[in-house]
Amino acid sequence: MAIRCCSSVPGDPEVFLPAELSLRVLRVMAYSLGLDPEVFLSTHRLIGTDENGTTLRSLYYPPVNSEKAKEGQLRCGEHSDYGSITLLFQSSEGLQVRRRSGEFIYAPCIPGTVLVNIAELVQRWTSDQFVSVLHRVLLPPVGESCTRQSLAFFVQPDDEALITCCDGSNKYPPVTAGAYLIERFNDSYGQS
Ligand SMILES: O=C(O)CCC(=O)C(=O)O
Ligand SMILES: [Fe+2]
Repeated sequence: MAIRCCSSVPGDPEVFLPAELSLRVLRVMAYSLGLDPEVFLSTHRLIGTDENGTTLRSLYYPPVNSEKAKEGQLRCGEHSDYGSITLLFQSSEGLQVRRRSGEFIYAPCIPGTVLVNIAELVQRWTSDQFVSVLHRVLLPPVGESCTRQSLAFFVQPDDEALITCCDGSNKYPPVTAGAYLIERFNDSYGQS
């Protein structure tokens, strides 16, 4: 999903800080499922404090000669994000997302827009009504050694928020957002 991001004119009422924008997106997502529009917001009250794991990450990919790259080399390997949603601000193409059919397609880089990725906790929360998207970043095409700069705003529910399937099912066992984040970091970085 791409959201138009307006020019950064100070005082422009259409300009949102990432935290505000993410709350608006979460509200629309709840609404689209016929849920109370505030259902996700009540668990994202502590963004910006140390009781919430939301982070902004700057990712700079240096120039690379794709002809000299190893077989299968990527800029960022296939994965899904852990939290609720990710707002991705990107400078150029390169991001691919996996469709439900399994095929990877390029996500267009539309100037002035923000790309929104669904992450794993929203998938658990909505019992798979929203599915977290597998994505990866490819090397530039041969002959274009361009750099890539992206800014990822990983939105995370408050650490103590208990994520239970909102349809009342037990498709995924309840887990707190903080515990889930630690579990997924440990899976990824191999610590016990
Ligand atoms: O650099 C990008 O565009 C995507 C990075 C990403 O998916 C991540 O850091 O989780
Ligand atoms: Fe990601």
